[in-house]
Amino acid sequence: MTGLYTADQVRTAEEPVLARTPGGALMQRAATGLATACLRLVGRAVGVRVTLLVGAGDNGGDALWAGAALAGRGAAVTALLLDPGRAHAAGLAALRRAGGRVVTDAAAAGLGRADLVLDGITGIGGRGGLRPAAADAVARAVAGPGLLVAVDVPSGVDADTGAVEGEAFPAQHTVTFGAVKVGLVVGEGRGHAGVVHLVDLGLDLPAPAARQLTDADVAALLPDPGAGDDKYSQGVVGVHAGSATYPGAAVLCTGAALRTRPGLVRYAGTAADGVRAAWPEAIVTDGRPADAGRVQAWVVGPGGGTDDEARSVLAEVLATDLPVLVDADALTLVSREPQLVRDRTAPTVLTPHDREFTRLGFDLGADRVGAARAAAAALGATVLLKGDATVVADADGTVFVNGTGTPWLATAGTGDVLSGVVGALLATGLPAVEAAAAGAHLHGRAGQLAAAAGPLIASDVVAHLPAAVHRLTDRVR
Ligand SMILES: NC(=O)C1=CN([C@@H]2O[C@H](COP(=O)(O)OP(=O)(O)OC[C@H]3O[C@@H](n4cnc5c(N)ncnc54)[C@H](O)[C@@H]3O)[C@@H](O)[C@H]2O)[C@@H](O)CC1
Ligand SMILES: [K+]
Repeated sequence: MTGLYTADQVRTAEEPVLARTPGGALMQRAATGLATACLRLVGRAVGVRVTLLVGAGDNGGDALWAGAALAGRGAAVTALLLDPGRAHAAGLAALRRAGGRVVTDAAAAGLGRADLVLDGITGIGGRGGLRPAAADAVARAVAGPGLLVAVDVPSGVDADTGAVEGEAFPAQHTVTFGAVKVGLVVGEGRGHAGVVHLVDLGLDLPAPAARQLTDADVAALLPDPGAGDDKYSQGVVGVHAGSATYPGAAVLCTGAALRTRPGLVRYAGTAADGVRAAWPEAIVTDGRPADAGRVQAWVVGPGGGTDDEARSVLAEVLATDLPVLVDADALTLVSREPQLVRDRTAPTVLTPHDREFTRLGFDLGADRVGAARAAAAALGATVLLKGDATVVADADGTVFVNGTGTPWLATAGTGDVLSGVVGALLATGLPAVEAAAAGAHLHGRAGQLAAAAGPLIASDVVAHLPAAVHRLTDRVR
């Protein structure tokens, strides 16, 4: 599990270390870690051309000290001071001592031929997007050949939310200090941070603001069936989705549930013929959910319509004391009658995309973690807000940010697949927030495996779920 932290949490955790260590010691740890990471990334120091983009605060200090270390090992280092009067004095002196060049004109900073560019414009103290001089330097860096490495946080990215107002540094790698900041893995920040490397500063950190599951975490939540298990004991999931005219959502959702946890899937609805033809393993009825037989969790909504019949099915399922995943058309119905969810005591997972989220009546600004958390608290439910980095928030404030996936997953039907995956995990008895977060992780991994063969369609994601489970658990089933 990776803990994700806010800038304030990191600053608070730094205070006792700053108080008990000599001045500058923490920055030395940060800069040494940064220089080491850069050496690993470029492979050598001698003759490597490095440009430092240096802002007015300690983030620039980190870049200057790391630049001094690289210069000391034979790199040709140029520092571009964006706010010359306020550059970190000790770092600047160290760079000069090590033989680095210092310039104030972006055209003279060697960005057109740099091997490595370090972005030390702003870190956790940055506010708003890049200012014009910084934006000009960053544009030159992007146009040049150098590897783009952000120091602590890509400048212009809000460390807490991932929001980008205007422009930000599009890093290929981010070397971050003390703790991974929330803004590096969510929203626009995720795309700007590239690969995140953590330099341990030995901070005593509090409970994280949010979390990210690893493959090992998800494997631990998906135990192999034991010798005593039968088709019922692995969790039976019920699916109500699709329609006679549009059976696709039902087929994808049922297939995903089967491929995630192939104990037993019961389907109820008017797409029965289509589901029967695609998945002979499912137990199918064209009746109502109550006709389906016993299940441990329900998935309701994908392709199910929003008419009176769909509303009555949703109300029937939500009136049970079972975990329920509410998706797609059923979210539209909930937006009309949120008390259907609010009145429940059993777990409910809602899986909106952005438009469905706002339709539910919640503001969706650039702070996706905050928005999902607020919606979960208001509804007393688990909210899985889909996106490039899917956010899962529980009513108690627990948040997971998903780290897997591929842009290729932005295609029709993958949401139906996700619902089936999470539904299957809910039926195993996992707490709703864990089922949702693990399901998002697994769905993302299946998407990555499918995309390795080229552009994917939703059925490919279903087909790759067993391999994704196998990869996570590294065991043959
Ligand atoms: N506190 C510490 O002891 C440590 C801090 N470290 C580094 O220090 C950073 C935080 O340093 P600071 O608090 O000095 O803040 P930053 O260096 O992140 O930025 C603050 C400075 O940038 C200016 N600024 C804010 N927004 C700007 C924008 N959009 N464009 C241009 N300039 C802008 C501010 O006026 C201020 O002078 C961390 O991100 C990390 O890199 C590390 O060295 C580890 C130790
Ligand atoms: K930075």
